[in-house]
Amino acid sequence: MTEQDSRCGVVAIIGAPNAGKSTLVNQLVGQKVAITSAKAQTTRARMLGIALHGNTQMILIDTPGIFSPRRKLERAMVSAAWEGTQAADAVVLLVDPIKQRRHELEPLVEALSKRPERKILVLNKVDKAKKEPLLELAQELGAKAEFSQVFFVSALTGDGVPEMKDELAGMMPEAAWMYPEDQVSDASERLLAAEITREQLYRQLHEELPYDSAVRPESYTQRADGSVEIRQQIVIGKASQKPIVLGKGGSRIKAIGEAARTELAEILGQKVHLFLHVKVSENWDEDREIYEEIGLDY
Ligand SMILES: Nc1nc2c(ncn2[C@@H]2O[C@H](COP(=O)(O)OP(=O)(O)OP(=O)(O)O)[C@@H](O)[C@H]2O)c(=O)[nH]1
Repeated sequence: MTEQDSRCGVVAIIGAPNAGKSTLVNQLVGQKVAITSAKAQTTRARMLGIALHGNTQMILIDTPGIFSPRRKLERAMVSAAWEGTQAADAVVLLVDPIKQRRHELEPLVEALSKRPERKILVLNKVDKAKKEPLLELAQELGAKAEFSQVFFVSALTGDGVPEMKDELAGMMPEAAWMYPEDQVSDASERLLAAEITREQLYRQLHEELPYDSAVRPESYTQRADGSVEIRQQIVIGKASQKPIVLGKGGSRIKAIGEAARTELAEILGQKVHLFLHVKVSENWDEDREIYEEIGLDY
């Protein structure tokens, strides 16, 4: 496609943890690229999805949560999130109208109102939200920052998403595509693989899993027989947490690895050999190397 008849640009999606950013990115791309989980703050790395719409390519930046940073890890997430909006051709402010506390939203909308990028306001989870408070919230936020459009969507069911995608595509500048058509995600496969294991950790350990855990990609090797060998390290903060992750006779980690392997094989379309091991590393969230591996600036 030539530059004359194609469009290409960057869309930054910002919003509170659990607003539904990952779910929305998956809808826009049409394939699972970002990990959804009911637990807040799961998107640590900045995952990139690529959505296509006619002759338009949209590079989606799925930014980590940018609310009330307390620890170093959270502060790094905030700066990554704002950095993400700098090169954007459009900014989507995604709001969960049911759970979002308004006083937390105000500083963000204020910061946004000072930014030059074109913005759209997207109120998510309309499948669950009541209509009246929804309209009220849209009006209230619209008065605080200039949004070129407001959309009411359900990222879960896809309701309202095509209209929103249409509008976003129109906001992209005329330019040649940055990525080949078949490349739906720029997130490296090894990072995606680590995210999938981390999602299984959350799913299978629920409340037992401490927040200060991470999955580090160690190696990703294509084997001659067409399969892929993936090695990952599960990093935890305290030795006392190790038996929780391992389970009785190693049963828990085996189940986590099995579920992650099955999902990965499906996404990658090839046979996967997944090797997990647990490493105890106190204060890992102050460790520069781990930040770089999971895609954040230290
Ligand atoms: N009912 C309903 N639930 C939704 C909708 N969109 C997302 N969710 C749910 O909200 C939760 C959070 O969604 P995510 O997509 O993981 O949210 P996120 O904003 O990426 O969260 P972080 O990774 O913490 O930044 C998940 O349980 C989703 O299934 C929606 O439109 N309707």
